[in-house]
Amino acid sequence: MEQKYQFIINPAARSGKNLTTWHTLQEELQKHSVNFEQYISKSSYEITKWLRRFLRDPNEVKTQIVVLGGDGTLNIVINSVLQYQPNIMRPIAYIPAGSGNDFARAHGIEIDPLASLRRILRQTQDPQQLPFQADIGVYTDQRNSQTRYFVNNLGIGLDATVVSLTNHSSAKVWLNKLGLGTLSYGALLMKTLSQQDSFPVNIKTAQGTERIGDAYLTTISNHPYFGGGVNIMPDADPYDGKIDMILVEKPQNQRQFLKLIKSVAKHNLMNQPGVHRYTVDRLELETERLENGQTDGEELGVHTYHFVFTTRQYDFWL
Ligand SMILES: Nc1ncnc2c1ncn2[C@@H]1O[C@H](COP(=O)(O)OP(=O)(O)OP(=O)(O)O)[C@@H](O)[C@H]1O
Repeated sequence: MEQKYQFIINPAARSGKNLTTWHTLQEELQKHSVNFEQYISKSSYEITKWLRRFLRDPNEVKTQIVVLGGDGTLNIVINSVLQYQPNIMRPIAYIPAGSGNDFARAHGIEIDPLASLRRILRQTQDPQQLPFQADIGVYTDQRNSQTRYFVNNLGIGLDATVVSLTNHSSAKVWLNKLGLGTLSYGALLMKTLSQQDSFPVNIKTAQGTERIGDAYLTTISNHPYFGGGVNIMPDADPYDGKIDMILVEKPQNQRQFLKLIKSVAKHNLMNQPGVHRYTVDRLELETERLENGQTDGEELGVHTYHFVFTTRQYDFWL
């Protein structure tokens, strides 16, 4: 039977440039008489609502979902699919078209939507091809037992403050114009330095329990990249079934801060004093003070957090 495709397009991705990309892909699909439908989202909440109906439709069981957007859009789709069909593995095809594109970078996919589309059509129409399996992060809130997922990372502290600052300013638009992901822009980091406080974190792994009094940046991740291309954990493996975390204590002065930034550029942040690095099967993390949180570039809000992190595999066409 002819394969049908359902495209989910976030028009807001890449500061609103994603619809132009979609028009190019649409022409390609029409040229090759591909059986497809489009859903252009109105908000992230609407994507979840729309997917709920779509996943219940018996006529769409074999339809291939294709996501066209950034890391945030992929996050929303995976969370919705796993919320409504937790026991079914429904492979997701993903065409990266965001501003940061850390998921694509971690899996070595070039940002060329037309090339991605052609590859996905080829793969999904070849019965010999199997989807690509990658780790996604799983986190369960210990206060309400709710489980959610991330494709890149979850951060508490500095990176989340940067996400919040950029989302609430015009910075994201001009950073995109310059072709820069949020955290790759040093000036914004320097501005955040003055606003980000340090905070205590309790960590529990199979190796024991630890309390770090002055955490500054806490990022739990599947792979090396965050913030739109910053290679913060070069040794994190997105296929090892383990969860990675880096915790950086607050630098005492600007000189120390600049030294840390330099070490990121040299890919040896984890060897600096005051930097803690974990690669484990399970990690429990609790904070006591109100802090910004982010996951895959989406704000979690300002809260105290108590999460248990693990990973699971998910099937992708990339
Ligand atoms: N119509 C819409 N549909 C879906 N999401 C929308 C819409 N309008 C605004 N958004 C917002 O778009 C953001 C998701 O964008 P996404 O992360 O996919 O792109 P990006 O930020 O350009 O890329 P990246 O995360 O890779 O940097 C969410 O914050 C979501 O709230």
